[in-house]
Amino acid sequence: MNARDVNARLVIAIDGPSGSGKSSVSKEVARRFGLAYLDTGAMYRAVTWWCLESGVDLDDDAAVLVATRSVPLEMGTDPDEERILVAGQDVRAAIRGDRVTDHVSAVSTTVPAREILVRMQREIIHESGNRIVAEGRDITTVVAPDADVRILLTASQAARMARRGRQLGAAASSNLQAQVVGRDAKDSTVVNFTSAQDGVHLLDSSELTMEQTVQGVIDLVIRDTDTAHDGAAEAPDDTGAAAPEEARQP
Ligand SMILES: Nc1ncnc2c1ncn2[C@@H]1O[C@H](COP(=O)(O)OP(=O)(O)O)[C@@H](O)[C@H]1O
Ligand SMILES: Nc1ccn([C@H]2C[C@H](O)[C@@H](COP(=O)(O)OP(=O)(O)O)O2)c(=O)n1
Repeated sequence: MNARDVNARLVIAIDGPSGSGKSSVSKEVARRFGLAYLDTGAMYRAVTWWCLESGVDLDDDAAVLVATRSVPLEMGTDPDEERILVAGQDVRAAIRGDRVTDHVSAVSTTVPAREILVRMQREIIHESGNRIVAEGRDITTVVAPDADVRILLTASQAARMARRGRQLGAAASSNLQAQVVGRDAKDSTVVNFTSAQDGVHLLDSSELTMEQTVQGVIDLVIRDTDTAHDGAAEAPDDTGAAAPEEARQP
């Protein structure tokens, strides 16, 4: 298989902790390879928003499960146009607010609710024709362990906190540490996104710029998919991204 074959399946799974760069890097990688993009964290956030809106007690696992089963969620997969509707309502801004961020782990640690969302995510991957970058916490291990390329994207706690602070700017909560480190600690009780499983590449972005991180992912995709090793691997399009040195060798 070759990453540039527009008809071939190419499922890229990226996991990692909060602020490691999953969403921004995955979106850009999807654009460059012409793939769909799935933000699974947004699905956990959308269900949390739905529970809060409908007065579901987030401590009641059975009620969270019922809400997850019936959530009228529409997830877009265009990396250039985020589309997240719940009951027809655009929830893109609401699901990033403190209220949802502070409660989302209640949904993500409800194991039966995870099973519903994992099933929905597998369907979305299938519907993309298996041409997608999917990112979250359990994509490499549970949702798509058969992905063509699996990456655990990490960064030091200091780098992640600094990035999130810069990203949120004036909107950053005084609670930032709890929202990043505390939430990861809660989520880690149900999924492992801190150590790379067999066959999963570890990419540490602490000292990398965004572009270097995107290029690091592209290099891994080319390495894992260019089975011919015929030296034909190049950047996926003409965005200026360089092919890896080893791929240019004759
Ligand atoms: N390698 C990087 N270097 C510097 N900033 C980065 C890097 N990767 C991501 N960022 C920035 O950090 C912030 C958080 O990234 P995001 O993609 O939302 O992380 P995640 O989805 O893992 O929580 C964004 O503002 C993003 O532009
Ligand atoms: N596949 C996934 C994706 C996200 N989650 C959980 C973990 C997070 O606390 C929430 C929100 O995920 P999101 O990726 O939006 O989180 P960030 O704020 O970017 O760190 O969902 C999960 O348990 N499994």
